[in-house]
Amino acid sequence: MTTPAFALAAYDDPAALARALAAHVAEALRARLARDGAASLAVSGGRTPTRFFETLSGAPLDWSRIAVTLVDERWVPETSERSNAALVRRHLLKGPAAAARFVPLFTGAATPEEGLAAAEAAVAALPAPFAAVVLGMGDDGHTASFFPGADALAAAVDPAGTAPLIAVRADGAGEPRITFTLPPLIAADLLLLHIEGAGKRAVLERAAAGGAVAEMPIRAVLNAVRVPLDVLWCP
Ligand SMILES: O=C(O)[C@H](O)[C@@H](O)[C@H](O)[C@H](O)COP(=O)(O)O
Repeated sequence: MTTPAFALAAYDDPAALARALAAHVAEALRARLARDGAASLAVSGGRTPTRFFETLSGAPLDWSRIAVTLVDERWVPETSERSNAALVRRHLLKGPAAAARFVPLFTGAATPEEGLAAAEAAVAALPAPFAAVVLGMGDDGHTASFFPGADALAAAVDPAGTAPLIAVRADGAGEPRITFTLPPLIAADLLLLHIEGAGKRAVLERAAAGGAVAEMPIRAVLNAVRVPLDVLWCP
């Protein structure tokens, strides 16, 4: 029997999903804090995570010993509505979680290529591996900034790659982006995919049925994890 590519936990609604996701992430952070005294978390941007952020922000953790960063970022300043950093500041870094150290990926340089070295220096100080990584997925099968047709896709999803971050440009991505590469993401103690809606579930099932990574880059994650990828979903 072949191992299924993912294990899907279905929740009744977004609030129930957000509570479960926040509980899993808090547990992973707590375990690393107990072991190492410090922990890091990488979260995705986009529209889906807002409720999860709000729920996690209230978790009773020693946030002063937790570093938060992004799985990927659109190359825009935090004044932009498209900024994932602004989303995290607004919805996650509040209440108890306001004490966390936030490590944004956007550096203010004109392009992600020019900002890459500074961003890499910033993330090099994060406790590694991540205690938890929460991925999202687009309707085109992208995750992080692993977009179909992206110029740097092959390097970004190379399981043997050594760079933690890479600059990415793709037609479907809007602005240029910076993204963690596959290896540091899948090295996390806890790796979860958060998707909502029947459409995204169908996209994931199509991806898991097999085919080219270049067409649906979420396949790079499904192929690389040793155990089925844990997916939290609600209609
Ligand atoms: O910056 C981003 O866009 C993300 O980090 C990206 O990978 C996201 O997780 C998916 O695009 C899903 O986005 P939605 O939640 O908006 O559908």
